[in-house]
Amino acid sequence: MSFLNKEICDGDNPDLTEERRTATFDTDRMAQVIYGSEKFAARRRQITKSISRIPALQDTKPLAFMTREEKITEACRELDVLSDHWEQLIYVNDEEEALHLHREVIGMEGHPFALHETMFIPTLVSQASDEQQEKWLGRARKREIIGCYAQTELGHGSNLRKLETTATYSPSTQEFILHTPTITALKWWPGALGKSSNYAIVMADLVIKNKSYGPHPFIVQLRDEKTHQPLPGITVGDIGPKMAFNGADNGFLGFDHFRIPRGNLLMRHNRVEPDGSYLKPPHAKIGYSSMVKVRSRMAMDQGLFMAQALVIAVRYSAVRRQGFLEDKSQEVKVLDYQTQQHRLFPSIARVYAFIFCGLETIQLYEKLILDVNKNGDTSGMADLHSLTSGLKSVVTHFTGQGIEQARMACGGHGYSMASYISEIYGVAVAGCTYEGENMVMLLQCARALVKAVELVEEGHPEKLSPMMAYLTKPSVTVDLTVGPEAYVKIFQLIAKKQAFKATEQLHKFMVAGDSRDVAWNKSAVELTKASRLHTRLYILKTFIRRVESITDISVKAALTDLLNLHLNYELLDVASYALADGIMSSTQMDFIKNQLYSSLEKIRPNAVSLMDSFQFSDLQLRSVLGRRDGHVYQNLFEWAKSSPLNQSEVLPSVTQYLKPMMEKSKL
Ligand SMILES: CCCCCCC/C=C/C(=O)SCCNC(=O)CCNC(=O)[C@H](O)C(C)(C)COP(=O)(O)OP(=O)(O)OC[C@H]1O[C@@H](n2cnc3c(N)ncnc32)[C@H](O)[C@@H]1OP(=O)(O)O
Ligand SMILES: Cc1cc2nc3c(=O)[nH]c(=O)nc-3n(C[C@H](O)[C@H](O)[C@H](O)COP(=O)(O)OP(=O)(O)OC[C@H]3O[C@@H](n4cnc5c(N)ncnc54)[C@H](O)[C@@H]3O)c2cc1C
Repeated sequence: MSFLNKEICDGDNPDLTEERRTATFDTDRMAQVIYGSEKFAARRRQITKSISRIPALQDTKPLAFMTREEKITEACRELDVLSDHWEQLIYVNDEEEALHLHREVIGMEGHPFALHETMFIPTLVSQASDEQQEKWLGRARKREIIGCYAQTELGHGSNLRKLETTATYSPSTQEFILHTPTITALKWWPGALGKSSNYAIVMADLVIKNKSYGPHPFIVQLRDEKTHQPLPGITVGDIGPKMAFNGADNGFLGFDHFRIPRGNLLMRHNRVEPDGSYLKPPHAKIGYSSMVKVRSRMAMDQGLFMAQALVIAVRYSAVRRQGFLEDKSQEVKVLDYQTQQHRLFPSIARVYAFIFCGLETIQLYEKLILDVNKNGDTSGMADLHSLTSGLKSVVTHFTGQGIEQARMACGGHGYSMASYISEIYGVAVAGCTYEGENMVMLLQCARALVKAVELVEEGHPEKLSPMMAYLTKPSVTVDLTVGPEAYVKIFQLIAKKQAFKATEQLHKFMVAGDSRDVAWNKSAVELTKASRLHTRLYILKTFIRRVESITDISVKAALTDLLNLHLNYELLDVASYALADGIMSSTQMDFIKNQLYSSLEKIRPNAVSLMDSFQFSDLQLRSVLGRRDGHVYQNLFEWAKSSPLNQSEVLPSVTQYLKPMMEKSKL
C-alpha cells in the first residue's frame, strides 16, 4: 500500500522520495496520534504555513555562526515580529499553540519568554489569589511585563529547605523585606533572569516574628518598567555561557533589604494577615506546583527533542550510501544495516512512548490544578509528584542517550554543527539537571515506592494507589508468545522484586542500628534502580494502552511494530534482573532477541515516515543534514561556504603569525 503523503515532492532526493512512497500509513493521521488530536495536528500545520508566509521570520544567518549576543538579539527580533502577528497566528492564551510557535520560530536555544510562558504565568495561575491574578496575570499574558522563576541559589538547588534568601515580614509597614544574606544566597541559574525579565517569582524563606515558614513564592518587580534599569536594592546579571541554551540569559539576583508590599506574597493557598498571623496551605508542598507542572511536560518535551535528532539521523541514513550488501553495483543506504537500525529504531519507539506518557501527564497536571483551585482537593498531589519525578529522570536520561546515538549514526557529519544534533543534545541533557537533579528525583519516586512496599508488608494492600497495585502481584510463569500483556507481567515481577529488595536492604540497615536517613543513603543505588524499573513499567503500559486505543488500522499496525520493538528492547535491557531472579529462562531470552531483530526489519520501510510524521519544518529543525529535501551534500557545501572563516581567502591569523613563522623556519 502506498500513501501520497504530502512530504512526497519530486524535487527531493530520490532516495527519500522512495522511502516516503513505501510508507504503509498516512503521516497526517500519525501526526494526530502524536499530537493528541486531529484539531491540534491541523492547527500546527496551519501555524507552520502562516509562519512560512512571513519573510521576517525566515532564517537569516545560521545560528551556529552567531555569537551569544547575536543569538539573543535575533531571538528578540523574532519575538517582536511574532508579537505583531500573534493574534493572526495562534489563539491567544493557547499554551500549546504558543509553544509550537516559539519552537518553530525561535528554536530551542532559549529566549526571553521561555520562563515567562513555562513557569511565571503557570505560577500566577496556580499560586496567585483571584485578586492577585487580576493585578498581574492579564499584564503577563499581554506581555506588558516579562517574568521568570527565581528559586535556585548559588549554594542550593536540590535542597529547597535550605534556600537562604529571606522574606521577613514587617507588620508595621505591611511589607516583606527580601534579603540575600550571603554569597551562596544569590539566586543563580533562573532562565531569562539576567537581562530580559523585569519581574520574577522569587522563592524565599518566609520569616515572621523570627520564625521560618520555609520557601514561599513572591512576585517581585526587578527593573523599572520604563528604563529597564534594576531597581535600587537589586543586583542582577547574566551568569555567562553554558554548554548549550546560549540564546537564554540565565541569571543571578541579589537583594539588599528590598521591600515589597504584603500583597506580593502569592496567597491563593496560604496567607499572611496584616498583623503577621499565618494561614497554612492545604498541603505543605503546594508551593512546589510550578516544578510539578514543568516535570509533567518533560516526557513530551524531551520526546520532541529526541524526535528532532532522529528525524535528522533517519533522513540522513536513507540518503547516505556507504558499502555493499549483495548487490555490488550500488552502495546501500546505511539505514539498511542492522546495526544502524538497532542504533536508531529503539529510540524511535521511545520517542513515541515518551510522547504518549507526556500527553497523559500534562492532562493529569491540569486536572490536579483544577481540583486544588476549585475544590481545595490536594489528594492527587503525592501520586503526581512521584510519577513525574520518576518520569523526568528516566526520559531525560534515555533522551540524552538516544540523541548521542543519533549523532553517531550520522558519522562525521553528525559531529558538524550543520547537523544541529550537538545543540539538541546540549539542550536536552540540561533536563537531567533542571527541575530536580535526576538522582534526587529518582529518590523522591523511591519514597513513594518504599511506602507502598511497607503497606503491603503491613497487610494493607487495599491502601495502594492503582499505580502501585503490581506490588501485590504473585509470581507466575509467563508465556511470552501471548503478547504485550505477558511482557507487562514479567516487567511487573522484575520491578516488584527490586522494590522489595531495596526496601528490605533499607530495613536491614535500620534494624542494625542506622537511622532511617543513613540507611536510606546506604540503599540509595538500589532504591534508584527500583524507581527506574517502576517508571519504565509505567511507560510501557502507557504505550500499550495508547496503541490499543487507535482506530486507524494502518497507523495502528505501524505503531504495533514499534510497540513490539519497545517491549522486546526494554525487556532485554533489564534481563540481568530477570535472569538473576529466575524470572526468565535463557530460551525466553533467545525468543526476545529474535523478536527484536524481526521488529527492526518490519519497521525499516516506515522509518522515514515515522519521523516525517512529527511534521517539523526545516525552520524548526535548523539542521542542514536533516532537511526535508534530503540534498545533504549540496546543502552542506553551501553551509560551509557561508562560514565567516570563508569570507576571505587569507585570514589575519595567517598573515600575523603563520606566515612569519614559516618564513622564520626557512632561514
Ligand atoms: C524547553 C526548555 C525549557 C527550559 C526550562 C528550564 C526551567 C528550569 C527551571 C528550574 O529548574 S526551577 C528549579 C527546580 N528545582 C527543583 O526541582 C528542586 C528540586 N528539589 C525539590 O523539589 C525538593 O527539594 C525535594 C527534592 C522534592 C525535597 O523537598 P523537601 O525537602 O521539601 O521534601 P522532603 O522532605 O524530601 O519530602 C517531604 C514530603 O513531601 C513530598 N513532596 C515533595 N515535593 C512534593 C510535591 N511537589 N508534591 C507533593 N509532594 C511532594 C515528598 O514526597 C515527601 O513525602 P513523604 O515521603 O514524606 O510522604
Ligand atoms: C539550563 C538550566 C536552566 C535552569 N533554569 C532554572 C530556572 O529557571 N529557575 C531556577 O530556579 N533554577 C533553574 N535551574 C537550576 C536547576 O533547577 C538546579 O541546577 C537543579 O535543581 C539541581 O540543583 P543543584 O544545581 O543544586 O545540584 P546539586 O543538588 O548540587 O547536585 C550536585 C550533585 O549532588 C547530588 N545530590 C544532591 N542532593 C542529593 C541527595 N539528597 N541525595 C543524593 N544525591 C544528591 C546530585 O545527584 C548531583 O549529582 C536551571 C539549571 C539549568 C542547568
